[in-house]
Amino acid sequence: MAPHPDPYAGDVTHDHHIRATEAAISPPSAHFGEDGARLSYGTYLRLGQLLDQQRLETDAHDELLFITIHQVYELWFKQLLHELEATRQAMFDDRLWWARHLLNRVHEIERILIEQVGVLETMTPQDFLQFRARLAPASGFQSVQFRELEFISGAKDEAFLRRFRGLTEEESARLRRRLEEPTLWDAFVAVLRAHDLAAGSDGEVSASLRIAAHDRGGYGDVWELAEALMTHDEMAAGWRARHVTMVERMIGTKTGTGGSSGASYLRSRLDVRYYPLLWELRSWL
Ligand code: HEM
Ligand SMILES: N[C@@H](CC(=O)c1ccccc1NC=O)C(=O)O
Repeated sequence: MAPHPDPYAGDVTHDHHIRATEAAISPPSAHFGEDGARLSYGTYLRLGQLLDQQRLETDAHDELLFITIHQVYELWFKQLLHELEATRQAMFDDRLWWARHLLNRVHEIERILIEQVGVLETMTPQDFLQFRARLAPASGFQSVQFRELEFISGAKDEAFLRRFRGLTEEESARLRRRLEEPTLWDAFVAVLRAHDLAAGSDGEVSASLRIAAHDRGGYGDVWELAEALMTHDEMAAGWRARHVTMVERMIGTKTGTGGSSGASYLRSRLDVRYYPLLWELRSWL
């Protein structure tokens, strides 16, 4: 007798095509992997826990979408932090192909983060208002991982640490650590030095960038890396712009649940750039 009865087994048929289809959808009969950790799809991915984390505050239909979207963002934020930490290390180790490879992945994830806004925009403002009041004072402003991404990318701002309300000890320790750590820009400056390009001041860095830009035969790797950082910066700017137009569509000029002026606060953040010297370079090429 087979040790595991086949749950997909149906009536016996002699039709070749149907049997071929059944074979295609039957679970593998070999015991591949079963002697290991005895994982299944659900236990490996911890779906019991994951799918139990959507707790609605109201019975508004769209609240599930709102929670799901934010949880998906936070999962991608976690992945981005993982990739950016490794990118930073790759730059310090002068493994530029690996840094570029990881940044390509970062860009693709960021593309999804921007596109995902459209899914939330299928919610109408009046449907959002059915549960919006219950969210205050919670707000995306309190996303620790979002701020970690800004800090590691290069836009460190200690003021956020003070303006955060309701941070756990662990969360504020994480943010403080990010403020102390080198940024991707620090790692890029180390790359310039490793390639014998002067990088002692902003002026020297700018001059070195021009040298790399005009000698791609000699500095192709450095130039491509600078471009990949530029794309990361541009994607972040793209997300901020997409977020604020969604906010205007949803709540107009209302103040935010986080206590800010709302869209006008967000508009004041649109000029944030991680790598201003890379943007400036364009004017001098
Ligand atoms: C109905 C949809 C949304 C509305 C109306 C909205 C509104 C706002 C507002 C008004 C702020 C300013 C802070 C405040 O006073 O609350 C804010 C900040 C923020 N939101 Fe959203 N938001 C929405 C969806 C999202 C989503 C899906 C995310 C993804 C994680 C997100 C992430 C953030 C972040 C990170 C900030 C802080 C931005 C910064 O300080 O530069 N928001 N949002
Ligand atoms: N700040 C938004 C509410 C909001 O979007 C939100 C609320 C709780 C958790 C995350 C949120 N997303 C982004 O701010 C508002 O003022 O309508």
